[in-house]
Amino acid sequence: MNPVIHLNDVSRVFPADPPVHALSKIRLRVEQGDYVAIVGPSGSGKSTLLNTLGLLDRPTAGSYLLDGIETTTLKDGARTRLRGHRIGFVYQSFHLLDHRTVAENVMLAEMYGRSGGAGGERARKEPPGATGGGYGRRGRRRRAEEMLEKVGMSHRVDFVPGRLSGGERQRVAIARALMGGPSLLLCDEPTGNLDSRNTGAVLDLFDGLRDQGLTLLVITHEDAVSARANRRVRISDGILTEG
Ligand SMILES: Nc1ncnc2c1ncn2[C@@H]1O[C@H](COP(=O)(O)OP(=O)(O)OP(=O)(O)O)[C@@H](O)[C@H]1O
Repeated sequence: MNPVIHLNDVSRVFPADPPVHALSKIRLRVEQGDYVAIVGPSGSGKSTLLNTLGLLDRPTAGSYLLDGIETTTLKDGARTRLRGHRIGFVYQSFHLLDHRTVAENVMLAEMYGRSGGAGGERARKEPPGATGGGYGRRGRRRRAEEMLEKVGMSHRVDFVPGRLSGGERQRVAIARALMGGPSLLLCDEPTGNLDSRNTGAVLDLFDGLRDQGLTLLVITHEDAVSARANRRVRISDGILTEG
């Protein structure tokens, strides 16, 4: 079976004077069901790596195979479709719409390229339905309810986010990220706004998703989060090391 992620000598240089080598010849293989914690100091390249893996940014050199598909040579439309079908995003600050119910927020995943919300500038600018959602409104509602059940939020479908705890909001954001049926969940400090009890609930949920075959990559500076991962990679000045 193909690895979910296969990076071979991936580099990302931002044009500046002098140029910024945000990622330098990264090699990484991630198998289905892996839970990889990404740690590293501020400015070390973690977000650049996550944006690259999420097809929100392109490497300047190297190869990135996602589920066996070479992504670096794909046109924008094909990358958007691939992202919509295979990748979910979870962020520290939930990105839920205050005036929409929980169910509506989850249903809105498709409006954001089925990528789980505000997945970067390019994802946000895509027109609704750009990824060929394929569900009617009733179907989307049913699917949203299924995803909310998965994350233990069935009892809150008609609440607005303002009435939920932080941990509940993050579980709703995770349900939204699952709408497109991704194989890979990319998370940027997913427990950064949560207390230890809510952090535990989100980590239990991650364990359950992993048991169902989902692959998780999580940027975190919290030991409680990286301790639950089966692999830990560290980035320092754009260079990745494992262990
Ligand atoms: N668009 C850009 N143009 C130029 N330099 C950039 C750009 N984006 C990021 N960088 C630089 O690339 C390096 C890596 O940035 P990145 O955001 O990936 O770090 P990070 O590890 O996620 O940091 P933090 O933990 O503070 O969020 C930094 O030195 C940053 O200043």
